[in-house]
Amino acid sequence: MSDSQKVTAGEPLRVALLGCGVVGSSVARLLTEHADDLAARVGRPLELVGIAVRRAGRDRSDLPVDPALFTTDAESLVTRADIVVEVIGGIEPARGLIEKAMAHGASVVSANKALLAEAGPSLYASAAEHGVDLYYEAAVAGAIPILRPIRESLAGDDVRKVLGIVNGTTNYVLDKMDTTGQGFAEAVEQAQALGYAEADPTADVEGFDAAAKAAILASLAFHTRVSSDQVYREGITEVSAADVQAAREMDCVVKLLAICERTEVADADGVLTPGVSVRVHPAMIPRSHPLGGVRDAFNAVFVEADAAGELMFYGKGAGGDPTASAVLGDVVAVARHRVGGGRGPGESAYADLPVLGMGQALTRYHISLAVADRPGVLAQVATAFAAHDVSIETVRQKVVVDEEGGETRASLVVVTHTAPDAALSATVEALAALDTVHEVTSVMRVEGS
Ligand SMILES: NC(=O)c1ccc[n+]([C@@H]2O[C@H](COP(=O)([O-])OP(=O)(O)OC[C@H]3O[C@@H](n4cnc5c(N)ncnc54)[C@H](O)[C@@H]3O)[C@@H](O)[C@H]2O)c1
Ligand SMILES: N[C@@H](CCO)C(=O)O
Ligand code: NA
Repeated sequence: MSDSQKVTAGEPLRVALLGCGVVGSSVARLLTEHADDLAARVGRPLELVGIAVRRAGRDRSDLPVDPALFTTDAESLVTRADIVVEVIGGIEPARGLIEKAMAHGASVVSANKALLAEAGPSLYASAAEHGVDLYYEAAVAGAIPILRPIRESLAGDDVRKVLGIVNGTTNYVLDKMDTTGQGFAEAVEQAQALGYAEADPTADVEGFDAAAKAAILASLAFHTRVSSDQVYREGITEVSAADVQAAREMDCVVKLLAICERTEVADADGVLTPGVSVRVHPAMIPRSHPLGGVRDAFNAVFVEADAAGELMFYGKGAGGDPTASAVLGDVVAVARHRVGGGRGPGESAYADLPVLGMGQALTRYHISLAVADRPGVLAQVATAFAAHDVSIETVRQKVVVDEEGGETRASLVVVTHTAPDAALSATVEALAALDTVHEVTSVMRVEGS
């Protein structure tokens, strides 16, 4: 432990807050309002020594903090704290400030998924080098305790799979599409009007936010390193009312899922190599699945572990106070480590597993086709699946839907068994090219059954 980390008995622990937006202002208020309880839990008072803001002079009189604490000089603030809370967001200057704080002996609490998913390993290495903690429970699924359970409570078990609804905005949009029959654009407009979706909802609807969270979850769950650029990502912009209707007919819902899976891939000689599949995409899941009932903007993470079996974590993934709850939990944890001496449990990456490409992920597809209703069509469709070594689980031919140019059309719904995603997508291409397939009306991966 360096000199700067030694805390004299009875002295308050100095807390610096970087950023005073949605999360930062809740952290400042709760730290102040709950100061006595927090001191009792830590064994030492927590003293807010400064709040770094971008613009000085803004009216922040609603916050119960001394106005003299606000500063635009974050660089110097981080050098005079025992604990630095980073809730600025983005890569820079957050990264540089965290590095500087740790170099000066401060432990860091961050809610910044984008930064941790991009630069986690170098930050964890710095934390270890300087003998400090870097905790970030708020970065994934906001208030829901999920990173600590994976990192600590499940450290004796083997996590096989993590399935998460980790973006509230997209869950809200998909839920509205399900309950009202609205299309994507209409549901997003409503989410924006209600303040769930940002004016520019790209990070949410294109799955970037969920991909960052998936990278963090996979790294902790499988003791390996996964960065956001290794996560396969599809957002929800292409999810149509027809897809949602197709899911309804299967008693399923469409959810944007972050899927982290330990898997094995065979090489040309059939030798199996362990790896991880980490992906974000819309998928159908049964309404009866624990994730199927996650409504509105709620988040949930479903974990499958060898010994524990199935676990479900549910709650609010966003919002000032819920996110501040997770931040303050981390503040108390790192403060306790300070008081007790030493650092808390951190990440391990010993498993060093390769991240598999999406084509190697084992998935199942639900495919709806509008086909000509005449002899041999079903056989043609079945042949396209067989040619790609994809096994069909169920086929449903539904009522005749249309008549055009004297030809009757039928709607065919095929659900496959598990196959490599590359084989499934090639099958869809082959189906689309058949003369007898008028339209591929919906293609959706299936999870959770
Ligand atoms: N809002 C949520 O519900 C939520 C949930 C989980 C995690 N997070 C994460 O928490 C972090 C903060 O999110 P937020 O919603 O509070 O964002 P926000 O935009 O409301 O707040 C960020 C604040 O940081 C300030 N800032 C920017 N650069 C600064 C600098 N150089 N020095 C000092 N202040 C600076 C901005 O002016 C702004 O007030 C992000 O990493 C975000 O991903 C947010
Ligand atoms: N934009 C995120 C906020 C929390 O990361 C969401 O919609 O869930
Ligand atoms: Na969390």
